[in-house]
Amino acid sequence: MTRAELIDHIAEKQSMLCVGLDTDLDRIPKHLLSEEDPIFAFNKAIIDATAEYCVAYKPNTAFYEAYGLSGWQSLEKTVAYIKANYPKHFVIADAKRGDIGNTAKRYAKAFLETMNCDSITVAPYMGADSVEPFGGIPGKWVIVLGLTSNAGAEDVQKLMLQSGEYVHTAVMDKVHSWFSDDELMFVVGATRPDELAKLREKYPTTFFLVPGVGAQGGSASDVIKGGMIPGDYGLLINASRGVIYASDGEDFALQAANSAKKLRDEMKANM
Ligand SMILES: O=c1ccn([C@@H]2O[C@H](COP(=O)(O)O)[C@@H](O)[C@H]2O)c(=O)[nH]1
Repeated sequence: MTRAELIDHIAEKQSMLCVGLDTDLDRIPKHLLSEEDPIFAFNKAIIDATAEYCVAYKPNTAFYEAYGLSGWQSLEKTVAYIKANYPKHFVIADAKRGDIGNTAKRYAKAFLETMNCDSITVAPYMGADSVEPFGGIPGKWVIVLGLTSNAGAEDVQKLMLQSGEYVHTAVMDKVHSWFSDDELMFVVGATRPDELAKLREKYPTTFFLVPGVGAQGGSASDVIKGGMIPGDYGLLINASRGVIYASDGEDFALQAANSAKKLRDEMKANM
């Protein structure tokens, strides 16, 4: 998907919402457990209910890999379902890969070609050869961890270098020099709105994928106030548990839609 197509979809929907498909058999409604593929049945219902309010889906691969072969098949079916039925929606494989170049090329093939996701999240700490293989693929994006939403971001990303610069901004500067804004996004946590606003000043034209709204306490309004790119939007704001587990009853899809609509309405009011 091109940057222009993504921006057009955000404008059309008046939404920057990315629904995170962190599907856990211990949390989905019990009545789905008798389905042949409960994970896919849950995802399909969530996707059909929320597509109207969001522009992206982000399956976190850990939730599928945890179930071995059947989990991987559920993930492939989910991505294929989105591509076939909602082709304007941007699909993020939240896989956080990062390895030597030879291996990185295989990860790129697995997620961007074989599975046909639009993008993959990548941890940049192994350097250029571990990240560059995800670039240069027409219509595909590499989403690199910038400043993450978790408390542990302080441990390494917020270390100060002797130059007076933080580790994460030194890393982001390097990554930014390797790719154009047509294929690079940074992950920046919604739990750090002030830092997100500073990063927007530093990278005024690069899309940010922003997790941490809802269950982790971040606010979509604060993210938009500090992070939106005028005209281009520049944000995909993710909510996973806060949308997909809005109810564990028979009404789970309806409640997920209500939760997604509420976030969309909040975004629309601030765009
Ligand atoms: O900094 C990061 C990077 C990735 N994530 C992922 O996003 C979702 C958030 O889920 P919620 O249920 O909305 O909290 C999840 O897949 C994380 O692994 C993140 O939270 N922070």
